[in-house]
Amino acid sequence: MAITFNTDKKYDIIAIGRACIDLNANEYHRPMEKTMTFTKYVGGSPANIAIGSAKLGLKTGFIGKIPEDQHGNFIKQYMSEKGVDTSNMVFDTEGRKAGLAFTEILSPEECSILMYRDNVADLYLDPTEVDESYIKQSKVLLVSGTALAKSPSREAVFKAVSLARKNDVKVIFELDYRPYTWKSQEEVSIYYSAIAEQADIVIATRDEYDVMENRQTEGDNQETVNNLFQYEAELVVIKHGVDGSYAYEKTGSIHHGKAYKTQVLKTFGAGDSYASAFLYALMNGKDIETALKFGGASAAIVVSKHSSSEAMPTVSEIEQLIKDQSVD
Ligand SMILES: Nc1ncnc2c1ncn2[C@@H]1O[C@H](COP(=O)(O)OP(=O)(O)O)[C@@H](O)[C@H]1O
Ligand SMILES: O=C(O)C[C@@H](O)[C@H](O)C(=O)COP(=O)(O)O
Repeated sequence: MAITFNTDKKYDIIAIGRACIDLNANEYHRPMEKTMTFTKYVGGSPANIAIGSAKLGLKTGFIGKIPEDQHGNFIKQYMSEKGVDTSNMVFDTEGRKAGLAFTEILSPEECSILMYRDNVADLYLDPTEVDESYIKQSKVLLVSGTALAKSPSREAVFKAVSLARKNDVKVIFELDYRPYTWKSQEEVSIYYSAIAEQADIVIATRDEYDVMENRQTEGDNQETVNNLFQYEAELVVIKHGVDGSYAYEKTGSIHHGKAYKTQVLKTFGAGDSYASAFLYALMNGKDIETALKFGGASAAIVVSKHSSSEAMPTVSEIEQLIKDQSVD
């Protein structure tokens, strides 16, 4: 089955959350201590998803707070050049900074991210900076879970979600769990659950659902989806890394999407590229099986490249990879 969206809207996706800086190690296969040079990219999961979606041709906008400095200017200019509407990205006037994510590429399987997110501008997005007249123009509001980590960004997201529901805008919740900034798993669980209960589509890894469910051991996919289907969700996506992903429909249908073979350079960027291509396919009326292929192929392309945002693929690159590996 395909998911339907309100067609009478100017934007396809408006994302809310952080737009930051990634500093990706230029020297591979060595620890951070021995990494001397980095390349700068725009980063932050929802910004990556917005950029990836815009590159695929979706009409995309962004709500977020960025620093009023050279990094903020870079972020805004880059996103705008990539086709993201930045009219609702506000500058922080209190001297707060951009979040930085330094990446360590130890091996294709072992990558980690060292985040610097103290006093970051994005977590100071205020509810008064969330504009109903903007949100109501979109088919989808894409919420990043990290924006729930602290007030006032947390309240800004709650406001955005309630405005989306009021104005027939589908809410897509990407759990995007980053331990940094949260006080405890209990706290994450409370706020993630509150937004997941209002979301039409929920996307996350199995590990992230375990955090949302406040579990210490791995939970069961069917139990997770049964719980979410008691609320607003019509589609729940559970990602399992190299084992691919599953999409569960409220109707009871279950679909599996495979991971594509690729020359892996680093593991990060998979989730964001997956989300942008999965959503692109859904919003273009493709069925869920096809959307899973788009997500998996897009992720395979990005993990073979150096960045997350700049490496986002085009539709024809994704279609080519799907075609090349269609018999496997
Ligand atoms: N090493 C890999 N090679 C190919 N595809 C991958 C790889 N890792 C992840 N993917 C693809 O990206 C999707 C999302 O990855 P996953 O690791 O589950 O999420 P996240 O990056 O959000 O933690 C997977 O379902 C899979 O299709
Ligand atoms: O989300 C961040 O703040 C860091 C990202 O920009 C970084 O590129 C990354 O970790 C992406 O990984 P993913 O969320 O697994 O796609």
